[in-house]
Amino acid sequence: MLEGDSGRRYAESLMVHFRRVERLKQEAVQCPSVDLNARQVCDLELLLNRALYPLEGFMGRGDYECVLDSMRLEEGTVWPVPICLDLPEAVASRLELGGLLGLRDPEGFLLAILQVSDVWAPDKTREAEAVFGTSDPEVHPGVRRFLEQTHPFYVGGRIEGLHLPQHYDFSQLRLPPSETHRRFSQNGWRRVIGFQTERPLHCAHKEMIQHAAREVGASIFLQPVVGHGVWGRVDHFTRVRCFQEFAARFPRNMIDVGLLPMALRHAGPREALLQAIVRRNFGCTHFMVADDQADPYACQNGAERFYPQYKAQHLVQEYAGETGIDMVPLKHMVYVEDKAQYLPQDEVPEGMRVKEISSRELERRLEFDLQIPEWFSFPEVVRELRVAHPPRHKQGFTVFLTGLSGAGKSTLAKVLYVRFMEMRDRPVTLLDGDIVRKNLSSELSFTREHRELNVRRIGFVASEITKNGGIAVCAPIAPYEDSRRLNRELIEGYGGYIEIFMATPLTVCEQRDRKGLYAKARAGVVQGVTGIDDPYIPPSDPELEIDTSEMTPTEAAQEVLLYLEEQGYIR
Ligand SMILES: Nc1ncnc2c1ncn2[C@@H]1O[C@H](COP(=O)(O)OS(=O)(=O)O)[C@@H](OP(=O)(O)O)[C@H]1O
Ligand SMILES: Nc1ncnc2c1ncn2[C@@H]1O[C@H](COP(=O)(O)OP(=O)(O)O)[C@@H](O)[C@H]1O
Repeated sequence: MLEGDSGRRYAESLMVHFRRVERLKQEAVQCPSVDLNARQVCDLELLLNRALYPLEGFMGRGDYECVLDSMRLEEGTVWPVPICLDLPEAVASRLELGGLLGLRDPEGFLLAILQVSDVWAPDKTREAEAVFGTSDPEVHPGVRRFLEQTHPFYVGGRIEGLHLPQHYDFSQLRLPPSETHRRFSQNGWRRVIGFQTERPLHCAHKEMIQHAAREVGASIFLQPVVGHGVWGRVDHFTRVRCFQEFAARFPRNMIDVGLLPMALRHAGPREALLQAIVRRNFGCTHFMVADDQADPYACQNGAERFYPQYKAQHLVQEYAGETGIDMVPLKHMVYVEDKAQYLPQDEVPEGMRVKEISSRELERRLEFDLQIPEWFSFPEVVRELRVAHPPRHKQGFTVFLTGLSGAGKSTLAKVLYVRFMEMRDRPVTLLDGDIVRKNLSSELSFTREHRELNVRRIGFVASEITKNGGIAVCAPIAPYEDSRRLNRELIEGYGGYIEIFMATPLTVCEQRDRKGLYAKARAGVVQGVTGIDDPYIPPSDPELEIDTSEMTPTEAAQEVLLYLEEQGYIR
């Protein structure tokens, strides 16, 4: 670490001098390179700007093993979470120890050069057990993402930075550690308390943060995470605008806001400790920690947490002497109606009435255009949320019909299309299985891989339509749960997603046999027909289930419309 201008200590970035940039660029021509994904770019940026000090590159195998076993780097420094670069076998097999690897952004722009010190195939189950406390993807969504989305090989080595990742959004809030150190010193902030958040903040948070800051006599560095893995329905731009409005509610010179491009893992206590170390590197002296910090279920009201309550706080506290940053516990605040003020939950006088609005209830009020009281949030924050989160009847949505050939998908989709067009309030697009197969997916066959790809393509188009406030009516067979789940996850981020299982039995579909497909399958002329010699996995939790054996298309459409009306999507 280097000495800053007023006694604060910070490390110099890993960016090289511009003359060396040219040399490295020339060397990169000869060496293999890899286009990083969004998660990896986040890690790289924090390595380059030294938010992950003392790391000087992606971890090698020695550090990796030590971190898993004892939460320390080989040389002894406390470090809770591996920071490794994962690669597919095709790239890993081309690397030589001591050789160079170019690290590019997703568009191929060269950001850094890594000198390869280690390449290995990690035991991901062991890593998940050590870092997350489980390797079961069913009980921990962070583990699921880790197991599904990390490549099988790791490469470690020191890095030299040529260019920092480009951010065109909110550039005035992109503060690297060198800049926060400078600002804190300039403002005369001896004590700075860091606060990490992913979600928009309201009145209770202001009270909570102010309460914590007062306890230690510190100024506040509000550092929302805007990197990879942020969950929730509020889009990036709205969230940041909400944070700006929120910060404007504090006394001047008491708060500063900076965005942190960090890849979230939701690894509970270990991740909380990493967050604390990062804040130390930004110049904070204290860090606020919730009793469920970095828990994968932390933001879900009512959901049971994965990690034991307070474990994150205890771990950050336990290592405070070594990390050099103190833990300040966050107190849950509630609005005490009889006093017209917020109090920590455990300090509410007996018998007093308290009020709270859960995040699910807030979402419901936004969805249905209902009142949000001023004791709960600031009008400026609510205004931002309402712009981004129009009531359901103004949102886009996708109706996704899935079922066997002949189940009635296309017919129902056509009736719905007409009904929505008659309403004339949103643009409507019909993505029928046959039409998509002719245009978007003309080169695809009916293998599992191609069917999944076809369904994902439909999901992507539907998500764009939904994002822009339109109605997408999709009608593919979509026989597999995986692609349907991924579509749901994607589209629910933008608006409504209504999955309708067309549960018409095979016998009825076969009798209808509009296209003669079943006859051909039975005669052995065509192979791999869904329902005959190819699987159809029924949805496990569809919004609606419709069996068209004993109802007309108009009646089926009416069922869907009644559901949409009840849910507030149409009126
Ligand atoms: N082997 C096989 N299995 C199933 N279906 C077949 C097959 N070969 C051709 N067809 C015709 O293609 C239509 C289904 O295409 P989809 O794109 O909806 O299928 S999938 O979602 O990709 O599984 C489907 O149309 P619908 O009857 O409208 O469902 C079939 O007529
Ligand atoms: N309630 C209903 N909804 C949809 N289709 C029905 C219904 N009742 C009978 N049908 C008939 O069933 C057939 C379904 O064919 P289609 O809509 O092309 O199915 P898919 O798109 O699922 O292959 C059509 O001939 C349609 O007229």
